[in-house]
Amino acid sequence: MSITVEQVLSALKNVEDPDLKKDLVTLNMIKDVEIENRFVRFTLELTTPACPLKEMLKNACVNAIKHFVDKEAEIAIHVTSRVTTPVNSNSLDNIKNIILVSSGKGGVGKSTVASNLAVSLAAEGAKVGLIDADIYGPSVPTMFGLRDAKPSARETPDGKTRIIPIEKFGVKLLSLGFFADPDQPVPWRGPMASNAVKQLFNDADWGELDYLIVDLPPGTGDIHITITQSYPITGAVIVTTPQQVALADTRKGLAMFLMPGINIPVLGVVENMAYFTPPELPDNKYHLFGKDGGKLLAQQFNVPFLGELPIVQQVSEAGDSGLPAVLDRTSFVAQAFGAIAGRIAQQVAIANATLVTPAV
Ligand SMILES: Nc1ncnc2c1ncn2[C@@H]1O[C@H](COP(=O)(O)OP(=O)(O)OP(=O)(O)O)[C@@H](O)[C@H]1O
Repeated sequence: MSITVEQVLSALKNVEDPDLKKDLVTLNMIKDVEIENRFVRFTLELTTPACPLKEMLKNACVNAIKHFVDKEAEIAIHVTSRVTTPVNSNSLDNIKNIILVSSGKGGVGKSTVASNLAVSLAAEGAKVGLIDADIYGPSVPTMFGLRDAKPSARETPDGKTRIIPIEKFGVKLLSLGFFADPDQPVPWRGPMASNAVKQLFNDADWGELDYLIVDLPPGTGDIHITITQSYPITGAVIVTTPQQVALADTRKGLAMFLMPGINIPVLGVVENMAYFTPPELPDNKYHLFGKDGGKLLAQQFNVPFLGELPIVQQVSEAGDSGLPAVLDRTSFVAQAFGAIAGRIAQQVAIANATLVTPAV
């Protein structure tokens, strides 16, 4: 007897998304079920192309159909994704999620994390933009090999002239650094800097984006206030090193996002420069700046710990040469960045699910 669509859906009601805590059918993640005798085909629509649970969910679907319907069933699952968005109205209509990358202290690797996060998500198939809002030292032009780039402008169908972000490694980019001489310090005064940053959001032709990553200046200043008050932010990623001096500042930076007037979800903490492993002693880890500082900070604030990144010469060389480290996809460090990018995408989906009523 042929399997029916109802049997398949009823079996898949037993598969729960561990992050969203509901079954895949209720979450409307099962689409286009087709059946021919014992051959079952359907689409599994995930909340992000960078979903770290992809294989686990596919296996759980196969097991559920074999267990509840027919152990001889042949099952083909096509995986797609539709990145979710917060329900609050978005003044930047085509941008689904704005993710801030922040640090309490300078030099901890915030721009390195923001750049590699953007390239990792784009490599998974997401539509990604990156704004470098670091007025004190915009480093995205260097990290993407675009020190001399100058974005052009064009008229869009709404009759406005808009800046065209520069596209590299699958990421659409704009940096304050594109509009200043890299060798001249720019003495930004508060309102001037805030207006310049707002132009990068409002006056650019971003097109459709799943994720717009924003590399903030270190600390808690005017730019933070402007961005958090002007745009619907999905969440903030906090970058720190395990050093006590960095952690003290990071604590303040993290607490700012949680203040009642700001109230932005903290997607988690990334611990950068967590340890050093000499190439000739690959099993040794030297915790030069202390151990587990980022992890303990995440615990203290009850926010997710997104992972640790070692100190690797390849990362700083990659940053200087304009080729983000994740481009060498087989390297250990690319895998570490990729895992962190997956966890951030996962936290975005969770943050959005707490606001959205899922379609049933
Ligand atoms: N895991 C790492 N291993 C080795 N070098 C690293 C690592 N992370 C960052 N770096 C290097 O440390 C330096 C500072 O990094 P980055 O510019 O990303 O920090 P930042 O927090 O954005 O600094 P700023 O305060 O200037 O914005 C860069 O030269 C970068 O290449």
